[in-house]
Amino acid sequence: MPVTHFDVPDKYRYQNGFSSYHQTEAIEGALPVAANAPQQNSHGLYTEKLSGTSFTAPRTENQQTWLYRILPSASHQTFTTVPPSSTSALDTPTPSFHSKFHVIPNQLRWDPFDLDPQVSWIHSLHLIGGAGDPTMKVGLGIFVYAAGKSMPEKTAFYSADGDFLIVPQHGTLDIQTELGRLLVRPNEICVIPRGIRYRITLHDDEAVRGFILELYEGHFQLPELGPIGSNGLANHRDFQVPVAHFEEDYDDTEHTIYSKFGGNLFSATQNHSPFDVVAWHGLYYPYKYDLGRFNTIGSISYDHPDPSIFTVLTAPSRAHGPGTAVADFVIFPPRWLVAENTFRPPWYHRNTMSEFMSLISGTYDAKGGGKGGFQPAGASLHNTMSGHGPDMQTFEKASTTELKPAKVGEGSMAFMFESCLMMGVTDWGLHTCQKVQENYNEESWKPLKVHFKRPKKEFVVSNGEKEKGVGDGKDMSSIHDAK
Ligand SMILES: O=C(O)Cc1cc(O)ccc1O
Ligand SMILES: [Fe+2]
Repeated sequence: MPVTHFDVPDKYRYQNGFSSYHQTEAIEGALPVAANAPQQNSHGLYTEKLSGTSFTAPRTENQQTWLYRILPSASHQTFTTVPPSSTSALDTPTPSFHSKFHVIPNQLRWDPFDLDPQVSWIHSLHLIGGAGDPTMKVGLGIFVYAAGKSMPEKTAFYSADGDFLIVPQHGTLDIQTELGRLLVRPNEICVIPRGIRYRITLHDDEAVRGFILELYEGHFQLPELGPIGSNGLANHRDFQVPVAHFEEDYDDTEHTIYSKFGGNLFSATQNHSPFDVVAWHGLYYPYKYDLGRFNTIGSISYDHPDPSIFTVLTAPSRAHGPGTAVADFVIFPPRWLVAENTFRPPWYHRNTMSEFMSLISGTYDAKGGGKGGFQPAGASLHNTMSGHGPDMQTFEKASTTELKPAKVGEGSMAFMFESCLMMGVTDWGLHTCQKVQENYNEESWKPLKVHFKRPKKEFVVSNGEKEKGVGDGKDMSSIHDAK
């Protein structure tokens, strides 16, 4: 059920279209006509170009935006590092955005991450894991955020390290960006591309929590549709892009810009608001999408299809070749399962890709919820070639249940950050957060029963011959259970 059917306050106005060329002006006539950088702009605005790809990237991939603003973003004091234990304007210790990774094959599952009333956006970010290196523009980082305060007035944040794909799980994010305002609720997502400054306030003072995939290389695009045809999954027109909105604040008050740069936090002051863009046009902008608008496709005959049919956004890997993603954002929305003679939950599997999953709400059809299970605001990581699949109870039920058409996931939304890279886990993610479930594997898969039955008298072996008297029809499960 889409959330954006509900009233959207007038303050938030959007233009529609993924990867469309958009243009917007908060004052009529602020955009130059038939020029990007005229000698003088109307209304005395400065021109600034914001590039999200190299100048010479192919047209199909090129992303840049022209900004017409009161003062250019170059006008600021020196950036200095925010020391690790400082009590800055934000009044909490500086977060660490990078860390040594523990790269381990164990399946991991986390209890729900706590809300944190003490911190605002920047200090609420905890790197759980990832792969690669932002300074090399390779890989991705996965964060949880949990904040109980709005960012202080006259502060802004940007990441030079990558694009933030933000998945709210609790509470609504009110995001003022250089390019306009976005209201992003649970069951919606947004992407804030590298470099774009923003300030997050809590909507109705409610605490917020969710997950972030920071993409260090390239940008997200819609997946190919292949034989599905020209529509389906996430449709272009359902992506929403803010219209220009600016504030006039260029007296002597101090504004602080926080920069996530190479995994460290820096700050600089300036005497004008960064939110002074009166008009812009281009292809590089923040956007949001309501997951309730996803057009879910599935099997109407037999078998459980690959979850790639649930891909909302994908970021292709250059190094790993066609069809391979540094990051896929995949969702498991409510849907009808009708496949006949089929084990309907995910099969047991080991993948070359690694899978970080979480739940926004409800339950996930491959795993039990409840305490100690896979719960909203919790997470799991199934790394490269680490076996996983339904837990014992799910297997027993799904392999014996009557296969009537059934709606799964009503009121639920699970999602997956999938990557072709092996994912590491930070010290925070493995130890400090104290959310790792010690017995995840033991509880999920050790209880699996042996259902194997030896054939009774004779059976055909692979060369076509019959072998006699080997089997005794014994149900092997009793032997396994006795161990
Ligand atoms: O592991 C998971 O739960 C995610 C997943 C779902 C699915 O339907 C098929 C494969 C897969 O990895
Ligand atoms: Fe999986």
